[in-house]
Amino acid sequence: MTSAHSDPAPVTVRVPAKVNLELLVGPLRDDGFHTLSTVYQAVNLHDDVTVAVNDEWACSVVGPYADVVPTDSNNLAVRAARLLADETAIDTPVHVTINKSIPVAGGMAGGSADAAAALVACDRLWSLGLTTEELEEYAAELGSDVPFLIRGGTAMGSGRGERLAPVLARGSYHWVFAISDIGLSTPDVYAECDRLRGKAVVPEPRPNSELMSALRTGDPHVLAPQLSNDLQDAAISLRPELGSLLESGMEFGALGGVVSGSGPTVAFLVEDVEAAIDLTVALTATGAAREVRKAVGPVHGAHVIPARVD
Ligand SMILES: C[C@@](CO)(OP(=O)(O)O)[C@H](O)COP(=O)(O)OP(=O)(O)OC[C@H]1O[C@@H](n2ccc(N)nc2=O)[C@H](O)[C@@H]1O
Ligand SMILES: Nc1ncnc2c1ncn2[C@@H]1O[C@H](COP(=O)(O)OP(=O)(O)O)[C@@H](O)[C@H]1O
Repeated sequence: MTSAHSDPAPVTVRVPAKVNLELLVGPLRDDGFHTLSTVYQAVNLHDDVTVAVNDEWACSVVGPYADVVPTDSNNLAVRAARLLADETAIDTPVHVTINKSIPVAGGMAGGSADAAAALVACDRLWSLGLTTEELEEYAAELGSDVPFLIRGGTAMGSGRGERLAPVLARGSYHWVFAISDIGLSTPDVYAECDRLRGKAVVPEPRPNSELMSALRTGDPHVLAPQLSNDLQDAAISLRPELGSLLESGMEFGALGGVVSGSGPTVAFLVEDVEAAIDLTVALTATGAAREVRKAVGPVHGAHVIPARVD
């Protein structure tokens, strides 16, 4: 990597993973997407994405998931940076480095998160001064989940998931994520959902007002029964072991459990940090998940962090 003296300093953006508290899947649209009504929550499992001026476009991935993430132009963060360069007539290639700790193909939107981070990072590196709304518009071109990873917090998604509205959520929620070895492909899970529905007429999804009320209480006991995911049956159909993993988590004291997005990660809501530690230990001992991780939500969306001094 070469860098002239006058190049701007590299920019690092921290970006969270997400869990869908509710994922209502409506009819299949003509463009191949399903109408959704979803409530996203950002949780503190993070990737860090650094962009640095470089002679050519490049990408490196480090961290425990590095082996299973593409570093070519299929990488969503690279696609995001290149899209922003094209749209704003920037001719300054960057090297994108992803420090990846969000599980890959786990239904936690890790690729979308990296795309969101790359947009925020390149906006700063290239001094574009774009508004959050402008960045979210570019984000929607990259994937349905990407705008939410810019915004963070707790928000409702409609359309194909890209149209965001704020949700009033009080308090902090403690989560335990049970992560499986081999990921599930998002299109495959939507297709399985369609297959299971057969010829049934699917109504337009409507947000559940009880979930909205529950989020205003800040009480995980009230929120837990409202967690729902229309893709859960499809994920369990493709991975039957997810059904027993959900049962185990509930037997070990979770207040609620749900497949995260298209899976196969299973998200358990627990009472507090002690309960999160207990459930993490119990689920780890079963060996039913490759990895079990605690997290808290909601947290901020993609944001610039100070440069590391190594
Ligand atoms: C299921 C969800 C729930 O939040 O998340 P993940 O589990 O992937 O993280 C999302 O809908 C995933 O969003 P994202 O990962 O951005 O998907 P996209 O790139 O937009 O779409 C990938 C593919 O998923 C299917 N898709 C996606 C969104 C949608 N509303 N309907 C769909 O049918 C389509 O087959 C599409 O070609
Ligand atoms: N930066 C990235 N991080 C993770 N996966 C990526 C990235 N760029 C492209 N991908 C591809 O996207 C697929 C879906 O990954 P991910 O976004 O982690 O899952 P999900 O859609 O289940 O939330 C991966 O299998 C991988 O091939």
